Amino acid sequence: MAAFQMDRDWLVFHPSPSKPTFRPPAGAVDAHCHVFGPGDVFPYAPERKYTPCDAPKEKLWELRDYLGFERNVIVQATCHGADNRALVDALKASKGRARGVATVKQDVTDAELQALDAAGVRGVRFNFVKRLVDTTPREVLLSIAERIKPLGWHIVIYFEAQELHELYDFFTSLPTTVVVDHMGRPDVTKSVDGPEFELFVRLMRENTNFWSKVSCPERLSKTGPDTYDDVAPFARRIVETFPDRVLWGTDWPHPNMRSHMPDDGKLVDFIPRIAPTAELQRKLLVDNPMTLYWGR
Ligand SMILES: O=C(O)/C=C(\CC(=O)C(=O)O)C(=O)O
Repeated sequence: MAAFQMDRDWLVFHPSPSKPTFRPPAGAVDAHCHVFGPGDVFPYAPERKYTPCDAPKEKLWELRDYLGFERNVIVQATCHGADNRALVDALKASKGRARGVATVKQDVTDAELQALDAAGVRGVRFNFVKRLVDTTPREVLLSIAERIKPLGWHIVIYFEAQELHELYDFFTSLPTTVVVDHMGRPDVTKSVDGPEFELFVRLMRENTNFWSKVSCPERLSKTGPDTYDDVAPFARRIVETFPDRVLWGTDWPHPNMRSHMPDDGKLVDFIPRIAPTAELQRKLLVDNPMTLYWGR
């Protein structure tokens, strides 16, 4: 019997996504995706809040090739805690075609950070989503930030829009480039020009070290699946206003989706709706992620 059973209500990634009509430009990067396990080899963390289905690196490479991408940025998910072994294994197996974002604890050693860097890690993730993690004190996060700064790494932050007021000053005190997951998870039933999203736009406008992933329409949409009409104006506004500081990713294998499992081909077909010109598409999919993750 397998060492881990996925949660009973877990939705498994799409078994046969459609072939996208949109063809990503040469060298395109899927800059937000995960590998899970396999649990028998890389056990899930004892402190995890969910147990996923295995989503091993070989499946990720298959999807990358099928969708027309060349590279991946693999982001450590909370189900693996600060045990980055599955991530590092995937990075090493990728032959330079994947970079990583790790999770580390305060007691991480310099040698461990160096080893992560050598494997292709270029950032750490701080997660503020309460259903996913227990709270880490801010002084601990700041001490990690100071440790990773000399490596030239950045910090990826994941939070929900209603938390931004409270976290704003902490975020702007971070001493590195900061990448926001999924546009800070806006409530897309509110106006794209309303005060909530305006605060996020202000964060990006006034802090030029901030970048945003314009990913996850499937998580944010209330009208989905597949067309995600309600998310498009939010993502398009961010792409058009900050074309040099945006990234895009599939979020495969779509952990904790409850409403539906997205068709990854349809997610790729969403790209021209949020980045309507070839220039915006090239920045979003090639130039920006290459600068941030393959710049050295
Ligand atoms: O994959 C994502 O980006 C979103 C997640 C999972 C996650 O971030 C994690 O477990 O670390 C979510 O909203 O449940």
